[in-house]
Amino acid sequence: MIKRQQPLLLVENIEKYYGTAEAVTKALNRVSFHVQSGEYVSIMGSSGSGKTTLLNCISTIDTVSAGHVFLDGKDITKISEDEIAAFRRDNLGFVFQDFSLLDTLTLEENIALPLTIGKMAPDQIEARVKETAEALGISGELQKFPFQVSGGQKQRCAFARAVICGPKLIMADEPTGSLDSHSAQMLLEMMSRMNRKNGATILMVTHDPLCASYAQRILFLKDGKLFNEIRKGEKTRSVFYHEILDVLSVMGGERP
Ligand SMILES: Nc1ncnc2c1ncn2[C@@H]1O[C@H](COP(=O)(O)OP(=O)(O)OP(=O)(O)O)[C@@H](O)[C@H]1O
Repeated sequence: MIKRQQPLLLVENIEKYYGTAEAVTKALNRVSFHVQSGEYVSIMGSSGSGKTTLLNCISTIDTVSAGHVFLDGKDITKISEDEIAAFRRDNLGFVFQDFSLLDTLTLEENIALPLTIGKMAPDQIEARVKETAEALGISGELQKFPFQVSGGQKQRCAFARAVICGPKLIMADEPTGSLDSHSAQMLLEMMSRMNRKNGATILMVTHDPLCASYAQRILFLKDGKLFNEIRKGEKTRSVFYHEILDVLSVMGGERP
C-alpha cells in the first residue's frame, strides 16, 4: 500500500467573521486546502477577498472564528497565548511588503536576529548569515544599514532573515508590492531557487499575476471563499501567466 505524505499545512473549513451580529463581515467562509512540504503556493484574489486574513489566521497573527489549521500535524488554532511566540519563531518565516527591518541594525544584524534570539554560537551565526546572504546576492551589503541599500536589497535581506532558521513554512504577503519590476523579478527568482534547491515551502499572497506565475500552484479567493485552483505543471511561466489572467477575467478581478 502506498503511504500518503501528510500535508505540511492543512487548512480545514476555516471561517473568520469580523464585526457584530448586526453588521458581520465574513472575511473567510469555509476555506479548506492543503500544502505539501516543498510546495510553492500563491494565493490570489481581488482587494477584500480575504487573502491577508487567511495568511494571518495560518500564521497565528489572527484567530479563526471556526475551523482548524494544522501545521505538521499540530492544530495551531489550539496553541495557547504563551506558546505562540515560540511557535512562530520555530516554524514560520515572514516576509512583508514593507520589509519590516530594524533600522538601527545592519543588514547582517537583521538577518542574524532569529539566530541571536535562538542563542546560536557567534561563529555559527556568522557562517550561516554569510551563506544565506551569498545565496540572495547581498554579501556586499551586510555592513550597511537598511537606509543605505535599495528596496530590492532590503527585501532580499528580509527574505534572508525569514529563511535563516530553516522554517517549515515561509509566508510572504505582497513581497514585491514596494519593488520596481527589476527588483521584484530578482526577488521572485531567488525565492523560486530557494524553493527548488533548498526545498523551502512558500505560501505567498499577491494580487499581481506576474508574481503569482512564479508559484507552482495558485489558489484564488473570491468573497472569502476558494473560487478556483490552478497548477503550473510542465507549462512555461508565460503560459501559466496567461492562464492566471484568464481565471482573473472569469472572476471579474483586477487586471494588471
Ligand atoms: N480587522 C478587521 N475588522 C473588520 N473587517 C475586517 C478587518 N480586517 C479585514 N476585514 C474585512 O475582511 C475582508 C477581507 O479583508 P482582507 O484584508 O483579508 O482582504 P485582502 O484580500 O487581503 O485585501 P487587500 O488585497 O486589499 O489587502 C474585507 O471585507 C475587509 O474589509
